[in-house]
Amino acid sequence: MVLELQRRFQGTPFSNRLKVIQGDVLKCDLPYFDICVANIPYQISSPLTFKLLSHRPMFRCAVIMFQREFAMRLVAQPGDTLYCRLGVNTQLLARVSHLLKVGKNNFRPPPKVDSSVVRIEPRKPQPSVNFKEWDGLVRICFNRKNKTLGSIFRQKSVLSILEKNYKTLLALQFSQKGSSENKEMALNVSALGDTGEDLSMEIDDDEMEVEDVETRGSEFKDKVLEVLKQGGFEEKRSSKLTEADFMHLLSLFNKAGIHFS
Ligand SMILES: C[S@@+](CC[C@H](N)C(=O)[O-])C[C@H]1O[C@@H](n2cnc3c(N)ncnc32)[C@H](O)[C@@H]1O
Repeated sequence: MVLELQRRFQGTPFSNRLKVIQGDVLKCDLPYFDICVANIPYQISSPLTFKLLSHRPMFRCAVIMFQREFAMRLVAQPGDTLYCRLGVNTQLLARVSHLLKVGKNNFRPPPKVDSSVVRIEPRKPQPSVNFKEWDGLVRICFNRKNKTLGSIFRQKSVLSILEKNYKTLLALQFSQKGSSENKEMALNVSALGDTGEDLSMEIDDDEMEVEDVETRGSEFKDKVLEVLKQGGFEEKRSSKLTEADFMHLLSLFNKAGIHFS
């Protein structure tokens, strides 16, 4: 591929404008770019997407071919079957649009999967949200995206993580008493690298019984459920929540001192 590119550009007016960087795109430092056009190996779709989105200065536009299902997840809207953590996180940072379908029969030999070309345009400015917090909430919500939030946040495992975070932060605040605590919430997009890794781990609610429901009453559980009630979220399901809903829910939790990272 590299040799072929060099051969094609050689002797043309563009030859001194071509610079080929040969290496693992996930490991190398990317230079400044404003446009990215790529036909990628599909197994690096998620880490590459978030590597591009964490690159600064932000690029203008990327046009990338993905496996069809990955592409449909990227662009899925609330209520769509493929609406998921990957789409919510990507759409938080970028406008994503499906450009065209590329059927497997366009290739020789035909691969097993169909493809789609997607346009990704980073939002400018980027949203002012702490990404670890955001992703922590979205990850919990989409682990059981068709369950109500009331039932998700009654799970022992979820409550135990949140209570641990809550106590750690309380202890930290106590030890830092007097120092001004209101730190800027920086967008930490690099934490997104693993966003796609558990795509296939979303649990099908209809097939799996949730066993770890916290049945005991506790002050902390009441606090969590009170936040859900306050925002009218208890009976809602992640599969239908918009970005604004997630933002609102996160701000209510944070106001109550409940954090996801
Ligand atoms: C789908 S092919 C596309 C080839 C060519 N760009 C084209 O459009 O015909 C993906 C290419 O990416 C290369 N590749 C695989 N993993 C890579 C990585 N981590 N970094 C850079 N290139 C990689 C593969 O060797 C393969 O040549």
